[in-house]
Amino acid sequence: MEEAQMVVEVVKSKEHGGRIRQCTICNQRRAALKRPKTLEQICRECFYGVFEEEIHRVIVDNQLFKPGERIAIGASDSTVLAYVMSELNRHHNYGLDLFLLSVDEGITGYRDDSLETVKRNEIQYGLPLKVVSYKDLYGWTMDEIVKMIGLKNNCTFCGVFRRQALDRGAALLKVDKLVTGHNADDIAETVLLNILRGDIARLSRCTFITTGEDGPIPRCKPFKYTYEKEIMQNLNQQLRMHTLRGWITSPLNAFIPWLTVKVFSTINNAGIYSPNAYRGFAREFIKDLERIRPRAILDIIKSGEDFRIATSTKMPEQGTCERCGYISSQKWCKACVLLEGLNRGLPKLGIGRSRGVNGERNKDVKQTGKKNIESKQCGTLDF
Ligand SMILES: Nc1ncnc2c1ncn2[C@@H]1O[C@H](COP(=O)(O)OP(=O)(O)OP(=O)(O)O)[C@@H](O)[C@H]1O
Repeated sequence: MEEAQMVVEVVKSKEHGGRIRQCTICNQRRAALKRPKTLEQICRECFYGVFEEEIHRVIVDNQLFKPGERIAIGASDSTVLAYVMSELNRHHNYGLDLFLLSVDEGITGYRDDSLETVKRNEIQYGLPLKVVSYKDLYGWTMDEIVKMIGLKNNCTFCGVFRRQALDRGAALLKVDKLVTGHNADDIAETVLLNILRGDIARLSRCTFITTGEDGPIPRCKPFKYTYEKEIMQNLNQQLRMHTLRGWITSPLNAFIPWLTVKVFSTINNAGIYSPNAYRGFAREFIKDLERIRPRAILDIIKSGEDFRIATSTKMPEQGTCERCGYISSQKWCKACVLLEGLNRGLPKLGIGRSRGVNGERNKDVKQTGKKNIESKQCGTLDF
């Protein structure tokens, strides 16, 4: 709840002996909020300007796109990524063909609400929408999976299936790249988790702004340096605009389902169905650090970026799944192993240390007694 209440601290208009604080950017309007990232006190107009401008700079500096490319936007609960991508594409003439791509995990009362939002975005931003569902791709909804496996471990299914579903949807759309709304908080959290778990392979790649360049469809994260609190502030503004335009009857109508998901996932520490305590601790720790030092999130990302793997460390070799052809460092990809378990009524197959199709228990511990660096799962540690 704190995130929702403290989106961006509103600056009291009269401070220090009744003087009105001016926006430190335009020096004309009254400051209305304090940027979580820099603590600058600025007006709303300048906030929306710098918010988009910073993302534009990240896109340009990292050469994320080329004119003429087809780009799928991974669209889940929040509309900010779709909005920012379509605005920047228009304002800065990126020349991109944008599409919305949504994965329906089959979670009653959650995804059906957010799919409504995505369908609204299709109309508002004039972007074609493709929805792919777990049911169609795998024959199982998350509701059905949870019924079989329970609440424990289901984040493994959700994360692995979603990742592959996004790739499959992107392939159906024949796009060149997929963008996701992973933000600075997500990345800092993942850096920390990978350090805590000693997952060198993932640690080395989790800060990349583009991943999967050697695979079928590269993924980019234009919000890599954007704070979650600022994304939420932007979402608030969009909902106000949508209400003014009559697209929704009240910001609350759209905000409440989204907030419910956020609160639910905060309680569950990672996702609506996922009691992933480890990620929750990392999240809380980062929030504490941010309170003391607002730049902490960016500093953790920087540490992850500067991390170098010793050349003597053995890294997993990427191949393809013998069953479905998806990228995999094992005989079968994780999704096929999990699916095999579900279909055989052995849902724990492929989870943790149970013996899987790939003989994972054997491979978990090498002859040296050291853990295989690819073997540990904790929700989504890859982007
Ligand atoms: N069901 C989905 N369909 C399409 N894209 C998804 C889906 N779930 C996640 N993504 C993509 O992955 C990104 C990060 O997902 P994550 O679950 O961490 O956050 P989220 O709370 O669902 O996302 P957001 O609040 O940005 O919408 C999302 O911003 C989105 O781009």
